[in-house]
Amino acid sequence: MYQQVGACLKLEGSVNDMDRVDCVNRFHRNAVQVVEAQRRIEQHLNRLDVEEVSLENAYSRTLAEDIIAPDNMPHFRRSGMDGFAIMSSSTRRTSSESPVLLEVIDNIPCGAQPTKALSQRTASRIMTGAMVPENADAVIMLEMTDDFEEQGKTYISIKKEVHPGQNLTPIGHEITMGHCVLQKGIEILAGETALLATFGFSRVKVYKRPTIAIFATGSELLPVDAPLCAGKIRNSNSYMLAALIRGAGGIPLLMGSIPDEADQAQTRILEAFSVADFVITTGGVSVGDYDILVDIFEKWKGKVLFNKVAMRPGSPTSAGVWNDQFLFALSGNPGACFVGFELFVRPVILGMQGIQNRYMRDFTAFLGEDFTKVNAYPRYVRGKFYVIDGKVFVKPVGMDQSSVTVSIKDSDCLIKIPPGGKGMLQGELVCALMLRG
Ligand SMILES: Nc1nc2c(c(=O)[nH]1)N[C@H]1C(S)=C(S)[C@@H](COP(=O)(O)OP(=O)(O)OC[C@H]3O[C@@H](n4cnc5c(N)ncnc54)[C@H](O)[C@@H]3O)O[C@H]1N2
Ligand code: MOO
Ligand SMILES: [Mg+2]
Repeated sequence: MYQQVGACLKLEGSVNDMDRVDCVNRFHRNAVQVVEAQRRIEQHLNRLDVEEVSLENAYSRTLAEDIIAPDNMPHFRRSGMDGFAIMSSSTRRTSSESPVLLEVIDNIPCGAQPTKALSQRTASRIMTGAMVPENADAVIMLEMTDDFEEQGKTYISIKKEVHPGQNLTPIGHEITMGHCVLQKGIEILAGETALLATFGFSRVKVYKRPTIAIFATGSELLPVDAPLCAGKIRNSNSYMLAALIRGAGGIPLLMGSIPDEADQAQTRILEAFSVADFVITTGGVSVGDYDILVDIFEKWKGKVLFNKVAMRPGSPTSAGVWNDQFLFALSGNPGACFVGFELFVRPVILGMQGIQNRYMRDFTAFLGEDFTKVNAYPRYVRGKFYVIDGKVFVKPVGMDQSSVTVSIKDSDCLIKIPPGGKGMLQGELVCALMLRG
């Protein structure tokens, strides 16, 4: 299929009309800045439809409706302690020298509705979380009372004044009826789940999760369960991407690896658009003889968003759109594949689920050690942050080459080293981006 023509390749009789040699595009690609690449992606980003899920399956999903409180929370006056519900006025001017005696007329467990009205001479035994009788305005803790029996009746003595409202949670203390409890676009985690359950939402409207087809390219790639052989490696990027997609709330579709053959790759990529919301490939985007994604992008019938980004690692990262569906061609080098995902793909997965804050949070920190590698482009160095004496520091996690896999697991941020100069020195302030894991 391929003919070597000098340093370039010719693809013959291909389905995508690649019948000319085009060295210029492959070697002279126009690098766009990261923010410009993100801006171009955003122009084609569409939120997915809404679906309804059961509350137990709503964890980590994005809420697609405002939740308005249908009730007050709490919806009845609630005791905060195990004790006695009383009228606080009955304890006025009470002291250890002159305690007040109240007759216990009721016993109110949680879940019961009190029926007996109190007077200034009576009290109702009540448990934490139980409904306080209507004319009581305070609860005194069990430990603050002494009780005794007399002629078949139970009495308590109170030696201290009790204030109105003491140990009593008023109606609507947390949330008042009609108030917006949760806003559309938030992620449903534990606290949100508790509120949804409280207000009786057994099913919730959430945005659909995008399905993403992952292709690895490269004739050197072995399936994960295959034994190693000379010159070949196992396809780790597909699994790393699947894990990253899951972490961002997407559904990965592992499509396996495709050999370095542009026609076959293109056919399979186009087919994948019908089973997935968008497609990611890894590998084959640089200037090499077998970098077939470059051939595909040169002849791409859809829109090419960019085919080079001013960044390290991952400068050959490319992206296009086919009928409103993205194709992200990430680098094959694992470090570059990871960074490309974090900068360009994760925001899309989050955005499709209606999430507003979809870009990595940035923060400023002191550089913990020199980083003197000279850069033509901004460099996103895998790093870790730590705090000493209230100051935030970041440090590269170790081997940082684009081809290195082992340091990905150790990083919790990307340290942004600006281009030019002599790198940056220990103690200088740098910008870093928080990884979400
Ligand atoms: N002459 C030049 N060579 C290179 C340049 C350049 O500008 N001129 N750019 C370098 C940069 S920067 C990068 S980044 C890489 C990009 O490589 P590709 O995206 O084309 O990826 P491949 O060539 O397919 O593979 C690179 C490397 O990664 C390994 N790989 C590929 N796929 C996987 C996978 N699924 N799992 C694990 N590892 C994978 C592959 O075996 C190679 O070792 O190009 C530089 N070269
Ligand atoms: O842009 Mo590459 O990822 O530096 O090796
Ligand atoms: Mg290559």
